[in-house]
Amino acid sequence: MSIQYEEPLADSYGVVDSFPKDFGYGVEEADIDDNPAPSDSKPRILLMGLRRSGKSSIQKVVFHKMSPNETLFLESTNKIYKDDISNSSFVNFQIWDFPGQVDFFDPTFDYEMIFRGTGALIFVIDAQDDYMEALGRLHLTVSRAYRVNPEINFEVFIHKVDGLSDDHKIETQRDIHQRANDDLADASLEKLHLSFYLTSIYDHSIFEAFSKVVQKLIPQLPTLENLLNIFISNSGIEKAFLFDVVSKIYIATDSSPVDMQSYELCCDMIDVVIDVSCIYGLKEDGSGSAYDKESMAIIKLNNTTVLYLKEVTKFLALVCILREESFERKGLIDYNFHCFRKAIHEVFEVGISTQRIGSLLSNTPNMKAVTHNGTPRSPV
Ligand SMILES: Nc1nc2c(ncn2[C@@H]2O[C@H](COP(=O)(O)OP(=O)(O)OP(=O)(O)O)[C@@H](O)[C@H]2O)c(=O)[nH]1
Repeated sequence: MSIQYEEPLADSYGVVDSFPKDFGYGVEEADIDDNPAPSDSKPRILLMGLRRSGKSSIQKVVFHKMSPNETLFLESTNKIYKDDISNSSFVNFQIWDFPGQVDFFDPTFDYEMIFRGTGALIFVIDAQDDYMEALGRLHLTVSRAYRVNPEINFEVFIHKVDGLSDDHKIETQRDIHQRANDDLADASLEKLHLSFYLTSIYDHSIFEAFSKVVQKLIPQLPTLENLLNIFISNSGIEKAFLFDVVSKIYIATDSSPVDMQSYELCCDMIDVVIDVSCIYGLKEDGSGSAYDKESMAIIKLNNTTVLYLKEVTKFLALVCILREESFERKGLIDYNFHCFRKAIHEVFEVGISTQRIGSLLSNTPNMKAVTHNGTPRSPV
């Protein structure tokens, strides 16, 4: 495996054990009152579930770089914690981590106000425990939330599956799916759709599941997918992910199916790039940025696959998987990437003034097109 890396190397080896302070989401966790301020207008993701099901661990591992083993020492949450995840107009939401024992009948808990501004409700079920009580709680929670706001995306994380065998995982998922939907049918709530994910903080499944939850909250998703499709088909690339570098959730990918292995490879590449950059790329006094406009990396694997990472915005990176022979046309890929990057920046601006979205879609970037055998064809 060879790594080409274009970050300037620091003249001495400053050891940095993780991201520099300015790289990452502010660990600004605010205690909030039960009633949110009306100005809280960002899409909200609620993390709910029984005590010790793993809610805080998920939030810490995905958004605050906590290592899974450290979550063993997390204390039980006894208030609602609000965590602002904002780095761009695409990844911009709040996560509210609820204590396990939320009481809907407590008059000081204004659940109507909370559910009204909610984009997604993640209900975490501990798959290593008896889940009957959790299923009852799931039903109570989603049926209440649905009555207040039917637009919420209901996501069920069947969590801690690292402790289960493959057969047991499938069987647990089938059983939980069946029981939860039966309960909804009994309450005439067939229209309430639950999505199920098997997750664990000990592998990439939690990042993949969170990626899918977040993508549903990005209104520009079809535009991003469209741009990725155009980019890969004109550049001979097999798969491309648009990553949020800090959390390693992918906010969009092209429309070919995602296989877990490719996703893991791309996540690992981001880790390598950021780690190398943190150790060798920062100045002696720790100043500088671990990820900036110059950030790019090429990793050639021993199976003729190439991984190619390039900066798109301050927090987003494009990570592509392609064959060695396609990489011979690197000039073309770079030109197309330049167009893609420009388009993403335009979509960003459009995110601020949404009216321009329509005109942008009809004004797709003029990438140089090439067939897979390398013959140029008319531009798109
Ligand atoms: N095996 C395994 N353990 C996990 C996983 N996720 C969390 N845990 C463990 O579950 C325990 C409880 O995790 P927390 O994140 O504190 O649970 P919580 O739902 O926030 O708990 P409350 O704050 O009491 O509501 C911790 O010891 C974690 O290490 C996982 O994916 N697999």
